[in-house]
Amino acid sequence: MTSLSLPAPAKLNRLLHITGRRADGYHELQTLFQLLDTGDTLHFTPRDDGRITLSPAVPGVAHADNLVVRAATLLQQASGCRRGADIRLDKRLPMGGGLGGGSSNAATTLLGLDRLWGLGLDLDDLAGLGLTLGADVPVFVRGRSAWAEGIGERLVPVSLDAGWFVVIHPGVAVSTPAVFQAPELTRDTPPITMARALQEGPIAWRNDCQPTVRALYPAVGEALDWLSHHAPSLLTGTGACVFCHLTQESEADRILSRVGEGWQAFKARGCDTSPLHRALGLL
Ligand SMILES: C[C@@](CO)(OP(=O)(O)O)[C@H](O)COP(=O)(O)OP(=O)(O)OC[C@H]1O[C@@H](n2ccc(N)nc2=O)[C@H](O)[C@@H]1O
Ligand SMILES: Nc1ncnc2c1ncn2[C@@H]1O[C@H](COP(=O)(O)OP(=O)(O)O)[C@@H](O)[C@H]1O
Repeated sequence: MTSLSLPAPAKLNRLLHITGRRADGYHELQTLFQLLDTGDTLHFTPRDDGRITLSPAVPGVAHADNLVVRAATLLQQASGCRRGADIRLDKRLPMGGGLGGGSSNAATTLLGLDRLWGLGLDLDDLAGLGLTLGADVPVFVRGRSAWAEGIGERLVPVSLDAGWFVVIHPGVAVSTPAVFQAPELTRDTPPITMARALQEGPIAWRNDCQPTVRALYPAVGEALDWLSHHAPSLLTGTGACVFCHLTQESEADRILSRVGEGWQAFKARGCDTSPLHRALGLL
């Protein structure tokens, strides 16, 4: 195989409950991951000398820290593969936005290089490797919108009402560790069943991080207030992005046309299966 171009889609957390805290400080979650048809694109070309190159560099992220490079190196180590790759990253997703861009880049790298190098690892192996890179990587490796528990690694595929989403980035960077360290964060939401969450539907869905992020980052609250005038809106992950769900693309276009300057906004379609897995013929 000479080269491969693959999507790295975004996700939204349509519900996020924090049900507890583990001994290692990580928080136990219940969340509904919604995959989107929009995201970054990665291009992989094999090398025989074992080197991993990445261009362009992601501003503010050192080469060795980039989740693309970490995923590629991890796959080399786990498989004993001596091949390398030149990787190009077309970045469209805002960083630290709660859209899982870095995690999705890592998952696309694991699946893309597994294919390019002819390793034949299965999704269980790759999801296990992915979890060591970040809590959000396994859902992108599995490639299905999903109900998730644990720190995001126990996944059950779900079919969500796809439709359209308007996503707004209010222009501030939210620190995930800072949100999880905030003393006032709700950490004791009683666990619910997946069946109950799905039965209650979007009207009941909320994000336990939202009050804390609103308090720490007023710009996020402003975006939520503005978008909520158009449709029920929520924070995704620990932010900074906020979103609303719409059935018609024309409604999304109408809202987008009113977004003021200073906010980055886009529309995307929800999907139950990842564009990555469709491109690889896996689902
Ligand atoms: C909470 C979510 C929901 O999707 O938020 P977003 O990052 O997408 O906004 C994710 O699970 C985040 O996953 P990810 O961004 O991969 O987090 P990691 O790099 O694993 O963790 C960053 C830091 O956040 C804290 N952390 C993260 C996840 C978790 N369940 N409990 C935590 O306490 C830990 O302090 C950890 O060191
Ligand atoms: N390839 C990458 N793309 C984006 N962020 C990356 C990447 N590699 C490492 N990172 C780091 O991961 C952090 C989280 O990024 P990202 O996954 O996009 O957001 P979030 O976790 O909020 O959904 C970034 O702030 C950045 O420091």
